[in-house]
Amino acid sequence: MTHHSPEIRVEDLTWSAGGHRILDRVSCTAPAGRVTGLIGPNGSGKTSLLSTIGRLVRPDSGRVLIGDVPATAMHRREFARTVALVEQHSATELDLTVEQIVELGAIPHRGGWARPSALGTGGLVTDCLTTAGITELRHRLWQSLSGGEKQKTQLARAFAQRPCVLLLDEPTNHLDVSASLELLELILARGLTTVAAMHDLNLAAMYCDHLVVLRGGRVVTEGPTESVLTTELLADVYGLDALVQSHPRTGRPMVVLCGTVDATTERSFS
Ligand SMILES: Nc1ncnc2c1ncn2[C@@H]1O[C@H](COP(=O)(O)OP(=O)(O)OP(=O)(O)O)[C@@H](O)[C@H]1O
Repeated sequence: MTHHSPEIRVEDLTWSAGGHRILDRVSCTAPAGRVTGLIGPNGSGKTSLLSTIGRLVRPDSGRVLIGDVPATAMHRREFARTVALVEQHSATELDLTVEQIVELGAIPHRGGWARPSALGTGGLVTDCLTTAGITELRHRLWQSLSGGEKQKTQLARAFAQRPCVLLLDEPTNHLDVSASLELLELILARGLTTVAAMHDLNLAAMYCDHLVVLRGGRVVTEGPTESVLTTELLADVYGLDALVQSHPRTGRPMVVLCGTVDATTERSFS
């Protein structure tokens, strides 16, 4: 695997679970070194798609290419050196400190699957803690962290994997507004091929170059953010009455919510 950040291509991916087809012939791309936002309503398949790309689940058919290499052809350790996944509910029952959790991320780069305590606390861990802005949490126990602190710890662990590809499931879920912006700026600055499931459409508009829109396990559309994010799409996929305008300072798309399509229609008749 090359060390630059490769393009990801998902080809005709189908995955079923519990007797349901969760992903239905999904094909999409995530451009190299760019941030791709995965958007769509609750239950549309965002987490399932990230889990399939991240090899947490095995698809029924179809494939994922990391660069030119099928993900399934990569050895487990090589895959872990290439792709880091931060799940929405990343949790550990273990009584580990923040520092030990971040050290876990470095395991794929060590000679063996050593215990965290045997890995030492090299510069890499310090760098990752600093980058994620959590050096002061270094010795805190995971169980004692707030939701946002846990999120940043998991991101620091992902950085310690030194991946070329970052898969993030709602990375700003527990973060306040400025922490959300800081985290996304941090991710953007890494220049990694990133795929992030996102609920906040304005954060997606601000930080994603490319959007993939899912509904009912299928891709509705994909493309550059400014082409994909339209009033029509938001009405169709989310049932939203919204304006999509050009941000007066950045020129990027900006979503101004007016309500749901149903509520607006009702109001106009009353
Ligand atoms: N292991 C499973 N067994 C059965 N159904 C599943 C399984 N995993 C996911 N699903 C179903 O697949 C659909 C897609 O779920 P997924 O979590 O991928 O959606 P999502 O877009 O990430 O949702 P959200 O925005 O609510 O996080 C949902 O209806 C969910 O209930």
